[in-house]
Amino acid sequence: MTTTGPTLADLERRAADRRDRPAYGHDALITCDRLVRIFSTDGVEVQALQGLDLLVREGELMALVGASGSGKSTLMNILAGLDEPTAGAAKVAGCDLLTMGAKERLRYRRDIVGFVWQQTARNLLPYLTAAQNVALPMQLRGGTKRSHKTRRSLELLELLGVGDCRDRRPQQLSGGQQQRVAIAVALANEPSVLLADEPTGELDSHTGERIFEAFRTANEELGTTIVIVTHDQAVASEVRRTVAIRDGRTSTEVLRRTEVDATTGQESVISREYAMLDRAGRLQLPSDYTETLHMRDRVLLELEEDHIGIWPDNTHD
Ligand SMILES: Nc1ncnc2c1ncn2[C@@H]1O[C@H](COP(=O)(O)OP(=O)(O)OP(=O)(O)O)[C@@H](O)[C@H]1O
Repeated sequence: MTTTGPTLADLERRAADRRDRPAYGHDALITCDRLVRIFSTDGVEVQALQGLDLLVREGELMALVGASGSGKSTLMNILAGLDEPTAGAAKVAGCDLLTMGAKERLRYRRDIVGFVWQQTARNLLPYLTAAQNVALPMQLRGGTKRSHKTRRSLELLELLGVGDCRDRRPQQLSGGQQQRVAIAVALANEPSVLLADEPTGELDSHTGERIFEAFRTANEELGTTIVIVTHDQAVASEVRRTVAIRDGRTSTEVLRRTEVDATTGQESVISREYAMLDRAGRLQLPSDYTETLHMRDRVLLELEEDHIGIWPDNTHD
């Protein structure tokens, strides 16, 4: 049997298609492209991020999940401008996180990103009231009238359901109230992106739900793009998109959408799991899938008309 390869015209067309294709992440607010972070301690290297790809669109509210040590905090620290990647590319709202100088980095941390930490006490200054804590980032930026700062602080506290806590210091607030004030602080300078690392980690599940509602309010009312790292299954299943990180790379992604039954009118949430195919064609299969089918080392592949079949390798030669 003779097979004919692609003609010169085919090759030229493919090359032109590749050239005309928009650049990776051209329409995303956050773009991580093959991001690498290597830590060296006492001559031992740890690859915390091993070529991580992630795109987040403007206006998204999404969650990042993953086992301990998978690289979530490393990624958040890079996106927050607190740490620098070893290689790859990372851009947030047009700012290049690899090439930023010290001055730009300061401006980035003050104006472009807001951050909420897990430790409630780390988010607020203990000797300032809730309203003063929220006004502080605006004071540090400067250029805003005192009356505007006061008004915005109170509006944010009201929006997040803690308007009545305005004159209290952090130790006079519950953990949940402190986190909602912390969200207001992070939103004070109208950041493009709000990053939160385990914001409900120190709270009980009911309080955690209310904190999540506060993030949702910020996302819907102010249009802020929000990325939340969480172990909390309830939070992870409340967002439309949950991205899993495994061994320093994004592995799978769950997308949820609401469907309305045409006859009964009943709403239900449909979730589907996706795997990430990187630009080299690499695909990471979920370990529970591969373990169930005893897949290891080598798998059998077949290209079908509309899908690719993957089977365990049963040849034993
Ligand atoms: N400053 C550092 N120096 C050396 N190694 C580090 C440093 N920070 C993180 N690591 C290592 O990088 C890997 C990823 O850590 P990271 O904190 O990002 O994981 P994580 O997914 O946030 O975990 P957790 O859920 O436990 O917070 C781990 O092996 C960790 O030990």
